[in-house]
Amino acid sequence: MILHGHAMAGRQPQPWLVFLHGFSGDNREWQPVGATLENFPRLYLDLPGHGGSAALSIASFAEMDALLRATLVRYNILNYWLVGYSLGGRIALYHASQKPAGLNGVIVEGGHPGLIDDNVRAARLIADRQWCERLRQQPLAEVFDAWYRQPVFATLHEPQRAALVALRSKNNGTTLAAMLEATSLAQQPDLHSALRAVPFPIHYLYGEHDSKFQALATHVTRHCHAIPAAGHNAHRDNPAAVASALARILRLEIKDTL
Ligand SMILES: C=C(O[C@H]1C=C[C@H](C(=O)CCC(=O)O)[C@@H](C(=O)O)[C@@H]1O)C(=O)O
Repeated sequence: MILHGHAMAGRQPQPWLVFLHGFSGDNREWQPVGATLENFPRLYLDLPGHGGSAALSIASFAEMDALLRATLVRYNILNYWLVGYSLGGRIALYHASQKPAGLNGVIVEGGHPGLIDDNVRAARLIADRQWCERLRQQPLAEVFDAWYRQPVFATLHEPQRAALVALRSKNNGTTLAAMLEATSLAQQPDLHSALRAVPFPIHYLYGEHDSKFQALATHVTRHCHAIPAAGHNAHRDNPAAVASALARILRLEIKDTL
């Protein structure tokens, strides 16, 4: 069993770029940005419960990581960078904390390194389980209209919010709920200390209007990059700026990259 993905060959012998979307997204999410990095082989994955992996489910971060590793093996990906947005960023950070062979680096956009306070974790578990119940019981258009009115999405204008609600409503509420249950921030280990010990670079992108994740960025790494004119979903709000940030980071970190 492996994750569904969309692979694109690179023009040069470079490390693979493996892209992980956020909650309720799919493998298409990163493709406009990834297409600007055509020198690199790219793999755009669908997370469990999403897109072409909708029928797949996992019960923990450890199971998610095992499934990601099995997928990399199946694609014969031996040297790679992970690029993850939000939930995908959290999964990338968990993978990085395991210090897997072959991981050259991680680029996270708006990913949380984990909760420290037990009371905050308990409250988050209650809140995410309420979202799970709504995803299972209510029309997705209603759920995502509420989802994109959360503070972290406050920068969205109505047309942007409406477009996201329409896009995200083309999901399966039951399988989304199972993934949120398993990979809720409340279920994620606190990765702060593990991430300080990794031998490879971690870069952190955040939308300049995403104050919550701007504040978290320096908890993850000193390599932090503000994306102008963007909120939480920076690659959707300003794909050109995210594409140039990725190109800049990869040029900096990978010698002889044109
Ligand atoms: C509301 C918060 O957390 C959720 C928001 C972002 C994450 C995500 O992947 C959303 C993708 C999107 O809708 O564009 C999601 C996650 O990491 O699972 C969080 O549950 C918050 O304030 O932290």
